Amino acid sequence: MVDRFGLRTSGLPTGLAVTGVSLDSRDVRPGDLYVGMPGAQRHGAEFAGQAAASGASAMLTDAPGAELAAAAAPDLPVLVSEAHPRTVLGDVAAAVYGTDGFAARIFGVTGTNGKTSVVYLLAELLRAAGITAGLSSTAERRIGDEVVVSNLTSPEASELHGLLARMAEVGVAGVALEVSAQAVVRHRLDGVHFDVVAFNNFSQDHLDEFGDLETYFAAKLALFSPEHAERGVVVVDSPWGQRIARESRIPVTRLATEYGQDADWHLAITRQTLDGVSFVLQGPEGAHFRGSVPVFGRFMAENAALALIMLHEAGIPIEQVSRGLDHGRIPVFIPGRLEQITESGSSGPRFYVDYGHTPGAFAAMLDALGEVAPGRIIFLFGADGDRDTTKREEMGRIAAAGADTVIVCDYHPRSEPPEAIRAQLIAGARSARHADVIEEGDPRAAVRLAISLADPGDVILYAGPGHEDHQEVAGRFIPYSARDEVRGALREAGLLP
Ligand SMILES: CC(=O)N[C@H]1[C@@H](OP(=O)(O)OP(=O)(O)OC[C@H]2O[C@@H](n3ccc(=O)[nH]c3=O)[C@H](O)[C@@H]2O)O[C@H](CO)[C@@H](O)[C@@H]1O[C@H](C)C(=O)N[C@@H](C)C(=O)N[C@H](CCC(=O)O)C(=O)O
Ligand SMILES: Nc1ncnc2c1ncn2[C@@H]1O[C@H](COP(=O)(O)OP(=O)(O)OP(=O)(O)O)[C@@H](O)[C@H]1O
Repeated sequence: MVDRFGLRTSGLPTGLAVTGVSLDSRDVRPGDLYVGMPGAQRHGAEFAGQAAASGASAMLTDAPGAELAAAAAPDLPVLVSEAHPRTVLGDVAAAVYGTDGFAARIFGVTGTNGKTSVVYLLAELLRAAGITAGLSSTAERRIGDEVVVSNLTSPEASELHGLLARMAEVGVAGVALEVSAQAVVRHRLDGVHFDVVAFNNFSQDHLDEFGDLETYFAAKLALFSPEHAERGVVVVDSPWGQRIARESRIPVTRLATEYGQDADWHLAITRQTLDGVSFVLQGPEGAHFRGSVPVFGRFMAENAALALIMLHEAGIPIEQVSRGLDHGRIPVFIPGRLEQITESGSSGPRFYVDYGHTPGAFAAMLDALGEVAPGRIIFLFGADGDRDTTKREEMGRIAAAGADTVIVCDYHPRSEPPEAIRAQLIAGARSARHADVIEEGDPRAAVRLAISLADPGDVILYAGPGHEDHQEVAGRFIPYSARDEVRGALREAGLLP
């Protein structure tokens, strides 16, 4: 490994065995290679002593890290990378876990909104095609039927290769991975070669991290290169998608949902209700799919079409997928994404919990609801503290333009004063002059308020918390599950058994 990855060593015993790779001293298991990574807050090598005490067999770090380790854990063998350790971590982890020989088809999904949804649809379609699936998303990771909790959207390379190794053990033959822009620029995908990558849409997010849209976009575009992937699928409805198709360095196939748009595949919506969307997808050489997804919104049909084309491009024909489905119905459940908490047949209002937290997601959901909601739309939301602050007014404006009533509550204020975040959302909402705008900081009270305002036929949409199980307030993680809270409040109101 030392020669292969151009590392320097100090005190490396011959025949050293490494059985795993860990980036966090608190997670080290006996036999692991601990990676002492320079971070934004600390240098990981400061924790070499803890890693050694937990049984690390060696540490990989940079030159300053080697000096720190000499003081913290003088007996721990050290491998030194001249470049940032991130640049070798993926390939090192692939070698340690043996994932460089993993024969599964690997799919990667990037874009601003809908990545998790496409990943779940891919896994469902792989199952329909008779292929054991694994997935990694913001909501959770799945190794066949086993569910693992997610922290990051795209795991660090050490965790990713560990995950792939476990997938290989249980016979996973198709893997769907959500790819964040942060993962691309931080080398979290290194050592993985995608069979097919996809781009669905692009809009404002993460400007706290990337500074401007162009830099954020460049991170997404970088996935469409031979270093990362064989081929790509791109939704070309927007100028951003058209740019990916033009500037991609790998062959791409194009999907359009707009009538008359130049593309290889075309999607047409045939029916929409609150219970789902039906569609027809047509591609080259007579490729054809007619089916439905049990979640409302044109964009869900688009997500499903993208997943179908990705499989098709990987040599899993649409006919093979269709054979495993009942009349084209894709029975997908996406945790915390437009998840209905009420029961479909009931006569009261409907309540949905969602993870959308960008202006683009708000617009897509509210446009979709506007087409299918029988009654009024009550929209409940907040915004992240310590993250892209420039999107807040736009979120408020879009919410109030698309809903009849908006209730602004707290999400993850983090270190910011919650009332200041709310004030920005409310300023945006008031500028739209369409909806009634109500401020109720406490999310538990806001949920109950929304239910009290709703009549049968109305739809309440609570955007932000999705599948999450906590609120982050001033450095503390406070247990809070919106799904459980809503369930409890609906029971109190006699709207759920
Ligand atoms: C900005 C960012 O990406 N930060 C990541 C970075 O943190 P950092 O540089 O601050 O790390 P640090 O605290 O200085 O620690 C340095 C090193 O010491 C290690 N350490 C630290 C303390 C200790 O006791 N022991 C120990 O070993 C840490 O594991 C780390 O390797 O390295 C950490 C370890 O891998 C990551 O967990 C952390 O992600 C944080 C949690 C994060 O929020 N990342 C976000 C921005 C992110 O990546 N988001 C994307 C997209 C989400 C979306 O689409 O909405 C994602 O893919 O999740
Ligand atoms: N194709 C789409 N276009 C626009 N909005 C979408 C699309 N698909 C889903 N959404 C909206 O965005 C919300 C978040 O979806 P999802 O979690 O799948 O996105 P994501 O890209 O994984 O987000 P994140 O990166 O924050 O995890 C959905 O619940 C829905 O409101």
